Amino acid sequence: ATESRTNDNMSLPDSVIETSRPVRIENFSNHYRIMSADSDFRFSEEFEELKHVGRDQPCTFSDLPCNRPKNRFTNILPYDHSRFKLQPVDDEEGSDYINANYVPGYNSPREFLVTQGPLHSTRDDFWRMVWESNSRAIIMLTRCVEKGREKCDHYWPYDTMPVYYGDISVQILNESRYQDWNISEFMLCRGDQQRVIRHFHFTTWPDFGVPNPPHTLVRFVRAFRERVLPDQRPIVVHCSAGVGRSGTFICLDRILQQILVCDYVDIFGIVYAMRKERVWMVQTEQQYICIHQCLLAVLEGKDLSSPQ
Ligand SMILES: CCc1ccc(NS(=O)(=O)O)cc1
Repeated sequence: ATESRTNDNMSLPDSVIETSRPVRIENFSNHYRIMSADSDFRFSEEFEELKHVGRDQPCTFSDLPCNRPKNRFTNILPYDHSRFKLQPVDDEEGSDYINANYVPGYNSPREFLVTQGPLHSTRDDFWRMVWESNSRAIIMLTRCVEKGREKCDHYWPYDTMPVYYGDISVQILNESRYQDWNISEFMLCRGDQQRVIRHFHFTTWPDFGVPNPPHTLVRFVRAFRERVLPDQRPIVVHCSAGVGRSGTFICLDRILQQILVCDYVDIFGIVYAMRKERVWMVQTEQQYICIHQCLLAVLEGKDLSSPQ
């Protein structure tokens, strides 16, 4: 059967058509069947077309000798044009650098601040970014240690005693534990200012993999969205490298809001747009397919398990 995509973008210039592949929601189940046929042959083809998106953009600052040690992975570097700049400290070279980029969401072009899992040596910079960006939530999509390997520093206190990270004090106010995630509130203090931010920690998403079952991720996105309403302040999202699981989360968050007001979804276009801002967003083909499986579960009403 031929597949019908929204053809209402035929009036757009070619360059836009190549960066988006909208699919009508009413046709999504059929689209998924076609794409996943023959061992996901068309999913593989489509994901491959995203391979080089954004890769021609410079990452000059990440490569400065003073900044190289601040990168968890030498091949996961922030593009200059979308990087978050910390307030420089005196004339200290590199003091404005952190491995983090602004990435668009459904609600704004700079809705998310996507970053690597902090290193022990960069966790003070991480908290400075949270404070200076006026962020009010952190989404953490990795455990600190997985299969014996450190994926992320434990950058927050282990108990309710306040801890200083640079000149920022962090204190856990409360923590709620669920099967696949924990939700906490932290009090941040810097000078005479105080702020409360929320920490959403998904604890069962294996690196390079996908949540099992996929709709666990749908429930996590919903648990986040019902507690953090859209406003102008960015949301910090990180995993270990800040590309695979972070990109998958953001893409699903976008489409779950979009399907409430649109009769089509454009997963290819969302990943394309994210990869223009940060490298490798949605890292693996399985993560790309997982986004489609999550949407299919939602459209078929299979994700309506009890809300957290
Ligand atoms: C090779 C560097 C690298 C390590 C880990 C990941 N996965 S993650 O972005 O989901 O944390 C992606 C890339």
